[in-house]
Amino acid sequence: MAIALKINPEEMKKLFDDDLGQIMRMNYYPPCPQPDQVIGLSPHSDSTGVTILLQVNEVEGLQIRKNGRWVSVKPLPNAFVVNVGDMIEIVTNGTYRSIEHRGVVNSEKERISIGTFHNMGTGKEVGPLRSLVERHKASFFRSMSTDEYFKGLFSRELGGKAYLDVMRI
Ligand SMILES: O=C(O)CCC(=O)C(=O)O
Ligand SMILES: [Fe+2]
Repeated sequence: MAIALKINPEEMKKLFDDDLGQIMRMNYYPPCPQPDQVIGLSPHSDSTGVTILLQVNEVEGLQIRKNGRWVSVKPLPNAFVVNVGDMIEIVTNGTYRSIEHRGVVNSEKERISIGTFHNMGTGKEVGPLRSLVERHKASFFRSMSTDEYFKGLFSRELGGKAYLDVMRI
């Protein structure tokens, strides 16, 4: 990403260095004969940096919002889905957009997914990279400590990409 953005990779690397907070979540969606009547995983964007997701038993259920429509991400055997999270949108000053997505349940089959979320560790600052602010001549997001960022996040309900609007200037 740093190379594509033509910035010094060190600038990005030092945010996501060895002490990054890595979280793993396993999601289990039991089957439901009326899938449209239940909530699987509410629409959200991952608040983290990059997410690596495995659709374990290759049952469809992950959907992304594209041009206002929900589009299914079909599981590919032995393949990961890589999602851009809010931290990357903020750090890149809006160049890489985080993706809104949700998990829906299947009428017949159970579904299992495992996500690995790569965060900036504690003691870092979540905010647009200085080189990109200079290039864009504007900072589109405010900056705050990772602690403050997560405190704000966990005091809210999961709701689309709404937390990014809190960060937006
Ligand atoms: O079950 C899925 O495919 C999506 C999981 C997800 O979005 C998450 O755990 O944040
Ligand atoms: Fe997610």
